[in-house]
Amino acid sequence: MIKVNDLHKSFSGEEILKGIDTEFIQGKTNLIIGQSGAGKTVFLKCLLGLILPTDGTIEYDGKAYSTLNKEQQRELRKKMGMVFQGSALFDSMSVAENVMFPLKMFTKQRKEQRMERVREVLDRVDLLKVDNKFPSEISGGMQKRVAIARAIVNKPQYLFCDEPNSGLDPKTAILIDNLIHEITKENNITTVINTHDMNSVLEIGENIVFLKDGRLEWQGDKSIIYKTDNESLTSFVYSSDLFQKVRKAQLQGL
Ligand SMILES: Nc1ncnc2c1ncn2[C@@H]1O[C@H](COP(=O)(O)OP(=O)(O)OP(=O)(O)O)[C@@H](O)[C@H]1O
Repeated sequence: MIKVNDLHKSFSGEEILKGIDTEFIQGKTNLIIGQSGAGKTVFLKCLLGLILPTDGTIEYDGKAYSTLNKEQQRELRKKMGMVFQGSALFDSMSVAENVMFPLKMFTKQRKEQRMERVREVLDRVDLLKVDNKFPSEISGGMQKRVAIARAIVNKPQYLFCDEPNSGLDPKTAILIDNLIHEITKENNITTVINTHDMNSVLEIGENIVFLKDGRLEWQGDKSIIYKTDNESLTSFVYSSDLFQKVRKAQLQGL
């Protein structure tokens, strides 16, 4: 679990995050949603320890990042996996080499051990057959699956995904969502996903954090998001026709 207490972040005196209190639950897909500029990426970067908050604390299973020394921060980072927007694979490395990269960086495992773990995760994301291919030789959906395999190869306790669906067709996007959801359950990971995708909200929104202008405006799961009368949230989600239809059907008990 990740607990966020009164989190503030300013850049050059401009406050972007304005006192966020929330929790991201272990074993669930936690989604951060909100309009462009609401502060989602800044929030995700704070959670990853890539930028330091101006004020407030972030606790990872009871340990506040700000109280950790450099070595403990490094240890914590080893427990984090990240799926970057656009996958961010190394073009000059094969699929298997991409997935092996964190093992080389963070572990002292022998080559055979690393190879075995790489094969295990590639099998999990159904990509064993393309292990020798390069990113340019596989589809965008496959590239995302490689990015997920790379993010989980080190058995992370926390998994962060920045717009994992961007650039994918709706069907592939749902497959990727479901894969992240399944992996979260199988490994009891605290997963936090920054997304614009309303389909993701409907599919895997187990704990949804809605940010507006750097503040937490609403929090709940997909089953109650339909019924909310929070105006900011409904005007945000109503931009999707599909979501409008689903909400209407839900409210009518269909
Ligand atoms: N390093 C920085 N220095 C100054 N301002 C920043 C920095 N990073 C982000 N901001 C500002 O913080 C605000 C929130 O940005 P952020 O990228 O978190 O929004 P977002 O909700 O992720 O938007 P989007 O959905 O478009 O990615 C923006 O006004 C942005 O210009």
